[in-house]
This record gives sequence, C-alpha cells and structure tokens, in this order.
Amino acid sequence: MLTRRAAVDQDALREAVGAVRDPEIHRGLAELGMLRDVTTDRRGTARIAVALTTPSCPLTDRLRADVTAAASAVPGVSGVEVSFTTLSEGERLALARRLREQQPARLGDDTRVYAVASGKGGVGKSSVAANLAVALAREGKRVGLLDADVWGYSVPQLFGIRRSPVALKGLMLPVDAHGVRLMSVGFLVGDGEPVVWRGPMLHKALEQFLTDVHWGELDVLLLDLPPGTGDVTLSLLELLPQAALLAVTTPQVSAQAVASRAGRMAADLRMPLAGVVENMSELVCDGCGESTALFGSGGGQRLADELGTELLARVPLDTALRRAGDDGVPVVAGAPDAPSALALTDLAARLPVVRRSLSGLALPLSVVR
Ligand SMILES: Nc1ncnc2c1ncn2[C@@H]1O[C@H](COP(=O)(O)OP(=O)(O)OP(=O)(O)O)[C@@H](O)[C@H]1O
Repeated sequence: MLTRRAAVDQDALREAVGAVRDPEIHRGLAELGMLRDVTTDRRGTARIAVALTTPSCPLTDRLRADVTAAASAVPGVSGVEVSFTTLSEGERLALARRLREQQPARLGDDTRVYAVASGKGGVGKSSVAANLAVALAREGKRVGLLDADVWGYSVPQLFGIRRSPVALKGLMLPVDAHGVRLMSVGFLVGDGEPVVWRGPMLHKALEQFLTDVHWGELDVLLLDLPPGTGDVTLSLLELLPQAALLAVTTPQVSAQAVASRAGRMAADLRMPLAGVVENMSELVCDGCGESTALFGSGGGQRLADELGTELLARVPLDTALRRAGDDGVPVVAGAPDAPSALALTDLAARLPVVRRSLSGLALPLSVVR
C-alpha cells in the first residue's frame, strides 16, 4: 500500500536553514543574506542554495554539513542537496558595511581581555594562551585569540591553520578553530617570510587587528604578547587599557626574574593582574610516575608573591602538549586527559574576572557647582 508523504512546510524549512550560522561571522544565513532558493520536490528532497562570502570559502564542507543537518530535522524532508554560489560584489559591500555597523564601538567594553605575557621567549606563553583559549571555548564562552607575537607568531602552527582569513571588503573574518576566533600576523605573511614592521607601522597593524577584524561579540579576548616589554606590548595596552596581565614563567629563577619585569611594567601602567601560570613545572615519568623538577621549583609562587597576585596553575612538562603543538591540535582538544591539558582546563575555570582600578586615573568628569 502506498502511503502519502506529508508535504514539507516550506516556511519551516526556510526558517530552519536560515538559522544555520556562518561559522566565521557567527550569524544566521538568512540574516546575512546568504540563503538563496529553498525548494522541495514531491519525494521530499530539499534543494538549498547558499551564497558564500567568497568563491574559495574554506568552510564549504562545514556549511554543507550544518545546512544538511538543519534541513533533515524538518518533518517530511527525506534528502538534502546543498549548492553554493557567491555573493555579488554589491552584496559583499553591503554585508561588510552592516557588520561594521554592528561591531561594538570599541572592542572590550563587555569583553574580558587578558594579555598573556612572559619575560623571555620559550617558556610556553603561546602554548598556554592557545590552550587556555580552547578550554574557555569548551566552557561555552565566545573566545578570541589575537596572536600579537608579531615576530615570533606561533598560533597558525598551534592550531594547524594553513590559510589566509576571509576578507570582506576591508573587513577580515577571524579564522575559527576549535571554537576559538583566531587572528595572527602569520595568516597574512607567506611561510617563512620575516615580518619587518617597526614603530608606527606596527602600531597601525595592531590597531587594524582590533578594528578591521570582525571579532563579533566576545566574552573573552586573549592576547598572545611577544616576550618582554617592548613596543608591541605597550601599543596593545594603549589600545586595550582594560587588559589584565596573565604572566607565564617557568620555575627557573632566571625566567622568574625576567618575568617580574613584565609584572612591574603592568604595575607602572596600572594594569590589573590576573595571576601567574607556572609552565614546565615538573617532568612526570610516563613509565614510573616519578616527578623531576627539571627547571627547579618555586619560580611561579615566588613571582606571584612578588607581584602580589595568585599562582593560578602549574602546568607540567608533558610530551602530549609538545606533540599537540607540533600536530596543530591544542592538547586541551586533542588529548584532554593529558596532565598538561587537565592543568590548563583547571586554569580556565579559575581565571579571575579582574577590573582595572580607576583610582589615580583622570576621568572625563567636570565639577558642577
Ligand atoms: N608544558 C609543556 N610541556 C612540554 N612542552 C612544552 C610545554 N610548554 C611549552 N612546550 C614546548 O616548548 C616550546 C615553546 O613553547 P611556546 O612556543 O608556547 O613558548 P613561547 O613562550 O610562546 O615562546 P616565544 O615567546 O619564543 O614564541 C614549544 O615547542 C612547545 O611545544
């Protein structure tokens, strides 16, 4: 006996598919004007046309999967065919204009900003920043990571990203990986190409990373600063005065002593301190479980005491973290049970909300008699 197939409610189908979010703009396809024809034939096959921001959109597969899942959930739909076109130049221009208008006037008003800093290179600052970002995203937060380590950028490698961000008429869309919105100088220069920016050019570039990147609404923005207390750090802190310092050190006395300079810079700039992370705390033997204090011990606690802040985490030396960095999958996502991943996940849970103290700052107020 033939059963009559229920007709698909076209409005419900359009609504379901229109609500699918563009993975990098974080808004619905209908709202973005990216949804084209939506039809269904008598067999219940839905045909959906989506206009992409660029013909070489790197997220076509993800969009196809998300649109297919949304359409399949509508009663009566028995199959889904997704096709792609591209927005016209006029539509791209209008979309870029609309996104700029919707962008918060200044990034950071509702966003917690943490500057991840270290005194010297190689202590694992970028690894901490990348994994903290992923751990916060896994808590459900909207997280951005700006790789401001202009000369020694490592975010593209740590996240395994080998492509440029999508540009929409002068507006760049952050690259989305493991739920984190990423931007790095490394996305914009060729493999192995040195970055030779200095002074004002550098300041301008950092400013553009904040104003010409569609970060969207963020709960947390992490800045991976270059090691030390140079120009980039000062420029960024000028652009984002509400940033709180998260200092990364190893337990070694020399690393701790250098890191304390970054802490003193923060104090001079009246920057709030979020706390200290001690990385490479100890090496735990995979076979026997015995711990070795390869880089000495106590540096993190000493630095926290000196700066008058808290030691938030001690991340062990862990081959899983090193391997994850080499493979381009942050350890918190790729091996969440590894000792380093557990410490970094715990750090995300303990990260304090800090506000800049207004005492001593000039406020735009006038006395009224
Ligand atoms: N806890 C850890 N266990 C094992 N390896 C680690 C750990 N932390 C960092 N590493 C490794 O140490 C190296 C340096 O780490 P990373 O690039 O994060 O340091 P950094 O402080 O950001 O350096 P730079 O400022 O010079 O860019 C990387 O190869 C990384 O995989």
